[in-house]
Amino acid sequence: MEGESLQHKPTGIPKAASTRIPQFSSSVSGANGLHEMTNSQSNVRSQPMSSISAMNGLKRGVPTPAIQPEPKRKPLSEQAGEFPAKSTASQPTSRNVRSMTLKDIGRSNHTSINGAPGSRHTSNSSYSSTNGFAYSVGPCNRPASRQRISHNRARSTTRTGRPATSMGTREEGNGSNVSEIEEKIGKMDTEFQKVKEFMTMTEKDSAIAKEELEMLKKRAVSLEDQRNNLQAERAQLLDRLADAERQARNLNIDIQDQQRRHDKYCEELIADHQKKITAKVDDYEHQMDKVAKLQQEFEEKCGAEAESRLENLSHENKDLRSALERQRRDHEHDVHLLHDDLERQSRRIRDMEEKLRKAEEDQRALQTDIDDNVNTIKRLRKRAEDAEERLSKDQGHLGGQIKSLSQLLDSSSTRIQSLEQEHKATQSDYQRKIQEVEVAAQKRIDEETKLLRDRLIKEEERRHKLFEQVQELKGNIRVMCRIKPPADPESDALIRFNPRMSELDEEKIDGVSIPTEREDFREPGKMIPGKPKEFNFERVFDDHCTNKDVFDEISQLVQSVMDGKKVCIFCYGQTGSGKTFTMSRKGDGIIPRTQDMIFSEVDRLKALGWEYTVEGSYLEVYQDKLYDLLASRNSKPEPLSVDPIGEDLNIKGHSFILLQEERDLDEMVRTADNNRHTAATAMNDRSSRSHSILVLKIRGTKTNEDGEIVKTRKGTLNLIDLAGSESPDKARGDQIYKEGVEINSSLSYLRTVLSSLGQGKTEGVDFRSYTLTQLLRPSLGKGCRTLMFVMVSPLKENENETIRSLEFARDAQKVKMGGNGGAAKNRK
Ligand SMILES: Nc1ncnc2c1ncn2[C@@H]1O[C@H](COP(=O)(O)OP(=O)(O)OP(=O)(O)O)[C@@H](O)[C@H]1O
Repeated sequence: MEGESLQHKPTGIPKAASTRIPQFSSSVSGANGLHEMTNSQSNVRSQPMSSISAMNGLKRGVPTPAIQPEPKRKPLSEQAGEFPAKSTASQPTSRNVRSMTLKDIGRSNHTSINGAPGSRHTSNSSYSSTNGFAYSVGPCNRPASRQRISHNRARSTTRTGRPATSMGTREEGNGSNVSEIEEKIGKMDTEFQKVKEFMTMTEKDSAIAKEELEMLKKRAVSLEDQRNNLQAERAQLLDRLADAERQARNLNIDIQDQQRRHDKYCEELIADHQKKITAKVDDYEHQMDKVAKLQQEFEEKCGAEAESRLENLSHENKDLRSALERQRRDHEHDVHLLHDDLERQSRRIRDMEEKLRKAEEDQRALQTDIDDNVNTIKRLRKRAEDAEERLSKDQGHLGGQIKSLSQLLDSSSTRIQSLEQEHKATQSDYQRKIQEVEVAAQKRIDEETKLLRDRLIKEEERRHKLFEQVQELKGNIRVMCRIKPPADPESDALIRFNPRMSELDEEKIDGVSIPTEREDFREPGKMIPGKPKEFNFERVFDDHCTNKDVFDEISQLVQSVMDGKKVCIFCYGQTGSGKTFTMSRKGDGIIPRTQDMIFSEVDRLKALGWEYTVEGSYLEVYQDKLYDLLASRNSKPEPLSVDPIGEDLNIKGHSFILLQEERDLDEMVRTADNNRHTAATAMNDRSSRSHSILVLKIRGTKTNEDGEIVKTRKGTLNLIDLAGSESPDKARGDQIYKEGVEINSSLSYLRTVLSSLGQGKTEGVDFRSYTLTQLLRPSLGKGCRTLMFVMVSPLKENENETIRSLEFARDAQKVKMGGNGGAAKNRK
């Protein structure tokens, strides 16, 4: 036994205990594999053989080793260093263990846990043969437990001297075995937790490794791209280099060619010139010879003939010389030109040489670039290869993990798909339900809308009736007064209007009194207070009131036009008293406000099943003649005539304009204003001496669900700005006087007509005497509503005219029917 134990030298290094990774021994052989030695055993063995013999002797009855002085123990680390290399190689040391990667450890654990043949199996068999704990499964610190078991065994051997059998061990520790097992289970649990943690870490590592793999793949792709780009660049550079070389070669050949040609040309030229010069010189010499001969002959003959010939010859000679001189100069010039040419050619050659040099430099630079690029490509290729290598390594490492992760991913995808399908099904179910709810809600809304609409229609009808009653109570001819504010209240002398507050509404004025004076008959020239003149109307607008206040008061009349009534609103008063200001667009008066109201009413009533059409015309009565204010004023306008028959206003040869929206009406009013203004300028403020009438015909039809017309309404609204009512003044000229008389007549006839109507006459009232009344006939008949605004000036200087206007208004009001308030008070 001891011999065997000695063969299995323990490492002496606590194995698994030194690392957090569970370790399993792979070098335990058979049942004896558990015979690792305790420190004391080891110490015993490290003694010399004599000591061993002594120990052997102990078995034979020698005193117990306890009385033997124990040699001093070496520290474990030292002991570890003493073990033979074979032993440490067969079992991983803690250093070896640390140098393993986590993945490797994981793999080894994984294999062990799965019960693959290997270390675990061996361990298990070892355990089963020693302490019967064969069913131990899962990760656990087996070497530790094994150490402990060995230790127990060794201790029991030492203490009792009993042979160490497995049975013996079980018998000895029956009680402690349970706790030991529990302890083991506890440790196993701990180890299991550790392995679990380790698995979690491995999963994280796997995710990181996957990411790294992706990155490396991307990097490899980009490196590949770079390599391709560089290769393409290199190919381009090589092409360019080849081109440059070709060019340089061609240039060289060109230069050499040119040089050769030039040299030849120069040589030829020089030879040619040389030849010519030689010929000339020869010729010259020949001539000279001839001259000499002739000289000689002359001398010989000495005759006059000879003299003259000599002279001729000398002339010829001179000519020849000068010709020769010219030729020489020409030749010199040619030579000079040739030199220049030569110079130029040399310069060109130098340029070409320079270019060639540069081309060579470029070539060198290109070559350097190419070399650099080749090096870069090599470097990159190397890096790419390294990266590929790393990648393939990593791929190898990560393959397994990726596979399991892919499986997980697949199962997750399947789950997601099924969840999506569930979600879709739920969604369509929801949508169906929502649609059902929507349909039901819409149905209810439709029903309630119909109910509300019916109620609204009934309410509208009630309102219509009540409104009619109120209007009837107010009377058919109503009069309101407006006092214009003074332009300069500080310095203007003003009429003292004493207001009378309404009994029905204390914030409103419904009457004014104007103090009067009369001469004291006892003392002529002395003025004493007379009886104040009192005027009561439906409403008096003082100088603080605005056009809005005015319209608020009369808007119900406009409303009754929508209800099918014929309404006539006119402004009466002296020139400058504020008629146009109250009525027109300029002061944001009744006309623009009426426009707004009519078209918003058209929209409102549309919702109650009414369809309205609005037609309009803008007319002017000047000198008792009717004109269309919308007709162009470029040529003299033709007067129109009113058709005296029929309930509606019809003007011969004139048609009303269909106004589809408020903008059309606004446009029409603008045109009329412009035309009136043009006429006023051309004809000395004609606007003050003409009546302008805006006529709006408003037709409403109501249809039932079958499209049949069940109700119709025909309303007409006349908005009239009358001419100034002051007494004709002869001093202002014949024309103005004539116009004044005409205006007065038409206004007083209007009063007569109003008076007749007020007395309840419906027949026999003559409207035809004046164009104004003829025009207003359809709006002044039975059931029509008329509102007269009397505009007055606040200035003392206009007091008489103001009082006259107020009296006219009072008279008009006196004849009103069915009214109350003002008329009754005036009668008192
Ligand atoms: N309530 C008012 N507030 C402020 N200014 C007013 C008022 N009424 C009239 N005016 C001003 O008085 C001047 C004369 O008014 P407007 O032209 O309306 O008189 P009119 O009676 O129409 O005269 P005509 O008979 O000549 O047409 C205008 O400059 C106008 O702006």
